[in-house]
Amino acid sequence: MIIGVPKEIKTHENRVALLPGGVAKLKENGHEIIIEQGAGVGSGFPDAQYEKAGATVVDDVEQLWGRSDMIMKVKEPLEVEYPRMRDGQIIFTYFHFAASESLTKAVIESNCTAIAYETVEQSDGSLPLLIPMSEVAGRMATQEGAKYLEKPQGGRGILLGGIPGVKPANVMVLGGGIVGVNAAKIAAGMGANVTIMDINIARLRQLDDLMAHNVDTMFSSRVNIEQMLPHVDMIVGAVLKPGAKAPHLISRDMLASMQKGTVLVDVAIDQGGCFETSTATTHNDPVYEVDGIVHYCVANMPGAVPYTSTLGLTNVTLPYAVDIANKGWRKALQDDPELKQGLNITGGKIVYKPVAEAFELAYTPSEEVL
Ligand SMILES: NC(=O)C1=CN([C@@H]2O[C@H](COP(=O)(O)OP(=O)(O)OC[C@H]3O[C@@H](n4cnc5c(N)ncnc54)[C@H](O)[C@@H]3O)[C@@H](O)[C@H]2O)C=CC1
Ligand SMILES: CC(=O)C(=O)O
Ligand SMILES: [Mg+2]
Repeated sequence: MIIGVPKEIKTHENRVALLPGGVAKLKENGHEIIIEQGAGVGSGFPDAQYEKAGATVVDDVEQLWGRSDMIMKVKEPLEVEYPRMRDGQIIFTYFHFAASESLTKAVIESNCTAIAYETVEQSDGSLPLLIPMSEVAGRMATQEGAKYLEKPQGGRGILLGGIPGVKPANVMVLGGGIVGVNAAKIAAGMGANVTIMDINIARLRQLDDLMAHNVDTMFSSRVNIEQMLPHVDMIVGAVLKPGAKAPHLISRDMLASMQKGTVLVDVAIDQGGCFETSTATTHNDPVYEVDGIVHYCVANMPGAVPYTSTLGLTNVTLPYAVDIANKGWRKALQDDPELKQGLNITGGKIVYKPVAEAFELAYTPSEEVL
């Protein structure tokens, strides 16, 4: 099949969906690869390396979308890309549909087949195509949060680790999954007092055993969150119910009980955000303030560290891409229950329940389209 890789167009999104090594692998399997000029440059891979691996580099993005049987991307299609998606085309990328009704409707209307990285799911419930980016975003969350806690950046002016004789900062992490654990690890390493909150007691039990002495666990409930709010300096939002809109764990009225200059880093913003006052921001203008509380809500955090993120992402996406290209999407999904979980929309039908529920749209079980 013909596989097209456009350059990412989201603000400061420097990742690319395929490496020159991936091009070589797909070529070996008999496929043709078209890549947009400059697509890999931001991640350190110039066009010449793609050409050497056997890709055709083009500057006409409309032609690339028009000719490709499968589009491989990193971030969800943006509005200018909506008219490029077409009937019968496979699009393999992060979609985060529950955060955007307009994208959901555009994909339905296009009749394309949307296989979402973020909902590919293994039998133990883990999300293999989300994990590496959650590792990046979790680690970055603390780094960014620490920066915006600085007074000139609008924060409280507190050093995460404190110093001898002065107490460290208190960090609350909502959701003890991949993002949460990675955020907590870095915060604990910097010397902060960390509390991880989750609704999964088994997970909290595991974290209690594994994490450093300055990390506590607590059951996530409204009462427990409210009790903590006056004492925290930074909160990382890291909850997820796969494919669904994130629950709002902190409402606007709850901001009043927090200290001015507290920093909220809403990593879950790609699924709509877990604070009521969160609105997606970009790396150009990452923070804003509501009632004296600093909000950092960048929906493509890993895009800022593309040297790490592109390698981490393509390590895991390539084997699935090869499978889809070799077998066609239907057979690849029929053969692989993990990949089947990635199918969100095809032929105008939503086949992933949490997406249909997010917008009260009709749901068709994926078995009916496979
Ligand atoms: N903004 C960005 O650039 C990026 C955002 N993300 C997003 O970060 C979010 C978290 O991802 P992962 O850590 O990989 O998910 P995960 O599935 O590993 O962890 C989510 C955790 O949230 C917990 N949870 C669910 N409801 C909860 C509640 N009410 N209170 C407390 N905990 C609750 C779950 O039990 C689970 O342990 C996702 O929305 C993901 O898409 C991931 C990477 C980059
Ligand atoms: C998962 C996600 O939103 C990202 O890597 O940008
Ligand atoms: Mg401990």
